Amino acid sequence: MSGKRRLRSRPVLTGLLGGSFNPAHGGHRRISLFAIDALGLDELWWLVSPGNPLKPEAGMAPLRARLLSARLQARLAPIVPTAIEAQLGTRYTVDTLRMLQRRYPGRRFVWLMGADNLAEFHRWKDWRRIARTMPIAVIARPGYDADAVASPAMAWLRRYRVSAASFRKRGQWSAPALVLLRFDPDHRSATALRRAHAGWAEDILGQDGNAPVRDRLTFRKIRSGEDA
Ligand SMILES: Nc1ncnc2c1ncn2[C@@H]1O[C@H](COP(=O)(O)OP(=O)(O)OP(=O)(O)O)[C@@H](O)[C@H]1O
Ligand SMILES: O=C(O)c1ccc[n+]([C@@H]2O[C@H](COP(=O)([O-])O)[C@@H](O)[C@H]2O)c1
Repeated sequence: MSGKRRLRSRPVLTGLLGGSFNPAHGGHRRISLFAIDALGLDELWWLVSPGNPLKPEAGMAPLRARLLSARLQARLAPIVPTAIEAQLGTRYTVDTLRMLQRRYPGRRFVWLMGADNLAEFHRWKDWRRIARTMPIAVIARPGYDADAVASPAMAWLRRYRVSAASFRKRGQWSAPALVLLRFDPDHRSATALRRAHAGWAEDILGQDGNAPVRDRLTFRKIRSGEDA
């Protein structure tokens, strides 16, 4: 065993941010960096979903384009974009998390989501089981925080609330545990980005594959995430 390995006194603490990433944007990057710092995570995986069970397929770009956009947004950060649900053959978060825990017994996971998802969490398959599987951290999001606090899932989850500072100090928590992360709100969204650049997926696939690049400017804007 190397000296470096012997120094690690606790399991790798890994955050999981699931999402459509249709496309990934600067808001994803920013909330991820914030969560890594606030929770003391070693790294953060982005799980680019094959298809959110509650979202229509219409308007959803191919997984490859969404994964590419995630790779661009994650550059030079301790963020690992993955299409692991497509590999595992899972679509529901409860199934994904169970399989990840089985596959990576040396890690401790934390599920991350924006306040918009907490507001809808009671509609997810086996949401209480998800909460019993690993701690959950919710990131404030402009326009959704009030709905999240008043949501049916929050009525059950609030008794398990812990502060970010305690979570960070202890390094890990048994589930259920809920951390609410408040910070300078980020208004960016994939919806706004799609409205501004309807052809983003073709552009990004054109950069990656054989197809000609239709509009490099649009691609650069997506890359920077500065415009939405
Ligand atoms: N600006 C933001 N502030 C806080 N959380 C965010 C923000 N943008 C995305 N998230 C969270 O990141 C995860 C993945 O988000 P997603 O890929 O659906 O992006 P989105 O901007 O919410 O997309 P859309 O506008 O298409 O619904 C979700 O948990 C979502 O709540
Ligand atoms: O498991 C469910 O029932 C479920 C229902 C809705 C959303 N999710 C997950 O929530 C994550 C965020 O999705 P989205 O589309 O809001 O970015 C993503 O990983 C989805 O697979 C999961």
